[in-house]
Amino acid sequence: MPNRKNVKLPHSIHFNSGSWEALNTYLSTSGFSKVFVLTDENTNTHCLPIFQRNCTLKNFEVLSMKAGESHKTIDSCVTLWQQLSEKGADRKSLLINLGGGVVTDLGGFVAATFKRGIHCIHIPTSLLAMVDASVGGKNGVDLGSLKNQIGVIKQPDLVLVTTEFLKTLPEDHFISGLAEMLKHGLIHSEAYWQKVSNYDKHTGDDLDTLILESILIKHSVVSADPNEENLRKTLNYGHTLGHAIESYCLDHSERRALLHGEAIAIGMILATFISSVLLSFPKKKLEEISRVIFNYFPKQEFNRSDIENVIKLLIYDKKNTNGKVHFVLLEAIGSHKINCEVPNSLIYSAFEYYENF
Ligand SMILES: O=C(O)C(=O)C[C@@H](O)[C@H](O)[C@H](O)COP(=O)(O)O
Repeated sequence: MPNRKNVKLPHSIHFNSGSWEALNTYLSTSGFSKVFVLTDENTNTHCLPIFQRNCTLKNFEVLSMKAGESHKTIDSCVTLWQQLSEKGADRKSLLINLGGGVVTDLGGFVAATFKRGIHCIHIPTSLLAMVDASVGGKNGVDLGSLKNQIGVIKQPDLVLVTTEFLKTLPEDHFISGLAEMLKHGLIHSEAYWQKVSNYDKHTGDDLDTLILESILIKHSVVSADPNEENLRKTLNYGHTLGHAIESYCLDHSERRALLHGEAIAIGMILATFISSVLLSFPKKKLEEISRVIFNYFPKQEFNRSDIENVIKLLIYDKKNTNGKVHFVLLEAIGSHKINCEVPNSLIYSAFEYYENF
């Protein structure tokens, strides 16, 4: 793994102090023909007022979409493309995505495709969007319940991370974001894993530093491999089964739709168990990781038929080639192996481990 210790944020990512100034300077010097701000129903109420207070430009148009993963669809894009068209957006227009991962993923895709691409800025308002979704230029929508099947990789002009928005975030969404930070620990280093797993949500101490460090980890991976040819696959740790579980729950109305981080948390326990069998990932560490994750994410129930159906969904994973499902696994914390094949019998054993922990 490359040494990522002294990586600095690129000019396009701004963190806390300086974010609003960067936005205002960019807006006043770029000569955009029109500026649009995309919100969802939650960020429209809770985050737009903060944006309005800090943005010196006043004549922007607000677009809004319904909140939640079930609206991350091409239909929502069609509505937004139509609105942009009716409101006279052209190639010198800017779309500012003010929201969590659904808004930044979908808004990034709408901007990347409208008139073959207009400018776009992400202002992530959820923890998950700050540390993960807004960094790296992956954007897109789901195909039915299948996650992120349609999209492009295109970097936004700017990413402005302002942790003040976290005060507007419900607790379960905050915890969901922690899953991706824990993942950064697992793929990056024991030191960062320890820091995130010892985070005290009651005091909130050091949260900003942990967020910044997560962004740096993600940015360093993405800049080494922007198009996910090899190293970037490590950011998908826990996502092979995690995405399948998320899709399965989205598709079955009798089950609660899981937040992305909740599904990835399960996927990480399963992937770490599989790593312990196939790559001798230390058993003691597996137990520690499971304990930390269960501390935030209560156990979900899966019967044999649920697992069978989750396994069927693995064929849609975007890391697959030639019909083979490829997992990211770990030899140790911070030491990963991509393109691993895993027999179904081991996936059943992983669910058994999850159930009995
Ligand atoms: O940025 C990446 O690369 C990641 O894989 C980060 C993931 O945490 C994130 O959920 C991403 O959107 C998943 O990508 P996908 O290609 O598996 O849809």
